[in-house]
Amino acid sequence: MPSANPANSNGERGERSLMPVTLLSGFLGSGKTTLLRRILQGNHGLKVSVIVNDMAELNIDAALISKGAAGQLVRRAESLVQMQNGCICCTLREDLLEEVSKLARDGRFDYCVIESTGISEPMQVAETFAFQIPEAASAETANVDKQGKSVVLDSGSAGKVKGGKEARQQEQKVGKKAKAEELSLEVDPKKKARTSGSAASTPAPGPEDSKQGQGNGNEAAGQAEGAGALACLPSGMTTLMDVARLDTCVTVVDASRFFDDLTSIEELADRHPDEVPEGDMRNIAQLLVEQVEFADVILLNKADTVSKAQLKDIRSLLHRLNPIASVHETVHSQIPLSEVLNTGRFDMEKAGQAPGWLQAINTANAAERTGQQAAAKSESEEYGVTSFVYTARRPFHPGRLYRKFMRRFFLTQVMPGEEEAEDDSKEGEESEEGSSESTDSMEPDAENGGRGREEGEEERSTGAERAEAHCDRPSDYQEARRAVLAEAKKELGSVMRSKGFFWLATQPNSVLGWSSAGALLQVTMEGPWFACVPKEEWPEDEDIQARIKADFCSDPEIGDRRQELVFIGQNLKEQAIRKLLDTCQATNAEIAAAVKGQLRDELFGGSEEEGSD
Ligand SMILES: Nc1nc2c(ncn2[C@@H]2O[C@H](COP(=O)(O)OP(=O)(O)OP(=O)(O)O)[C@@H](O)[C@H]2O)c(=O)[nH]1
Repeated sequence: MPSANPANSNGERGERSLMPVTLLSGFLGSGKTTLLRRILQGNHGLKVSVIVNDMAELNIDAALISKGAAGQLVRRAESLVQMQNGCICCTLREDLLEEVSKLARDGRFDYCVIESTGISEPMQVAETFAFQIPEAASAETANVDKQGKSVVLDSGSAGKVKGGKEARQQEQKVGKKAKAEELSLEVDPKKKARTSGSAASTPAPGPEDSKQGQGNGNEAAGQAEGAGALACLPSGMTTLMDVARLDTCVTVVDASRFFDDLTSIEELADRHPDEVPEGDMRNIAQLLVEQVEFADVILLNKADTVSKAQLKDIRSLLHRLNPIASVHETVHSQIPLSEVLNTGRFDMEKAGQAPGWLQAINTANAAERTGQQAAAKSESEEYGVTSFVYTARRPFHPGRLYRKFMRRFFLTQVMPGEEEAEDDSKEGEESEEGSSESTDSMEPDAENGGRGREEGEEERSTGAERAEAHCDRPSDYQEARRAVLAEAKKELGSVMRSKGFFWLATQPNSVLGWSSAGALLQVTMEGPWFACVPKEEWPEDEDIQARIKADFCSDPEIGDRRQELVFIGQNLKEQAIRKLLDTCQATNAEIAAAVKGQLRDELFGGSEEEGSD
């Protein structure tokens, strides 16, 4: 076991004095507590402090903690600090700001391990470490959400506490109205991943990106509201990184549940009604993918519960989802502790670049520019797990994209509510070419799919939605899921993950986000294309400007507008997917109709808001 506080790549701020931290993430029952027990009882010579959500579950007798590991257990319910004002989308872990800084300053511990609840996103923890809170900020303005129960620290602040998806929905509204300079903040590496992580791929930052409002002169407005959290940090300290460093993000994956979870259409709240905050509409599949994509180390645990062939399949997919992470097959989380403690593996910059979809885009773009051939067959390809990038410089026709492609998934749009299109017949009148194909064959066969949502929710499902009324029992869920997956598999292969952004004829100014995990596809309205942003409002950084320019094509009318979608999956029918998407491209007549506002938008409803071309 290496000594604590090794020098690593996290910066030059004298890490030796910083308390290293390992974060354990993973679904409920995946094996996190089992690993934690190993750490506490391990013979590694470190004094480890542990922050857990539920001490009872640890079920460990203090006497069993090895002498060398003698440490402290801290039970602390996860609580969120919701940033208000210019950075409302930031949600920090207030409990960690407080506990980690306390433990680090205490000085008695060599190491800290945080066991997150199964519904946590590791990225939130990393952001909590990185977040810079201005000293001058008042401690009066943060609201805190403790496990979804709103606790308003500031009696004068009327801001409603929102968590998870609800906060993200609000981001969408804000994002749409955000000014270009707000959208073009150069921020932490995660933002780079979303906006400029690709050396060649730089869609104008959307609301998700404004979430990362850290790291430059524009940050103060967004951060001032984190001041409530600052109250728990000592004077002069403005970030957790002053006293601690995130060393390793470990995600424990339950092999026996992996494919079921990845293809689940359940929301977290369906499975864990008591633990998920009200209004949190995240779903199982997306959280699983996020936990995998953000990890430095993945434990493919419960390896004893699946066959060798299944293990290889999962391992291959994990590798595609996150090529940077080290993956270990484990039984009862048995792993040399040096693989999870003091590894020095976490690096904010690298974490932002880790997702396989992002690497696929980078590789494809680099290959296109340099004319290089694709790399040799990787190990995962041998197990049928592949990825490819679809690109195009012509907008999609919303109706065709929806009917021909998106309805292979359970589709969710995140945007302010609007009327749902009802009459598909108009389509035929508008379309000059693509409409000649029979739409019948493109209807989802799984008509019992989809599920009802609460009235007034901004998120709406449209994929396979027609049988919502029949879908109120779990057995129907399973039936619906099976049917949709089977149909999609027949047409597309097993698309396990897809991600990127797209361009619709009816939304010429907006970067539209695309993210699927298993059977669920979510589309979001992000910020403007840079083609719509005056040059003087572009980020000042020359590297970023160069990347933006590289995304422009020779046609100034198009600018950086494009389709850029990564597909990751097993036995993918790449040619079929490409062909299907090609047929979704709008014809010249349809583009002209869209410009006149005569093309109905089944996806985002109506024409764009003010400022449209
Ligand atoms: N068969 C098998 N069972 C395992 C393995 N690892 C853990 N378990 C069992 O799975 C159950 C859940 O393990 P935990 O370590 O409590 O999982 P957790 O991730 O901490 O779960 P939460 O605390 O609920 O989030 C326990 O009964 C473990 O004994 C494994 O590799 N194989």
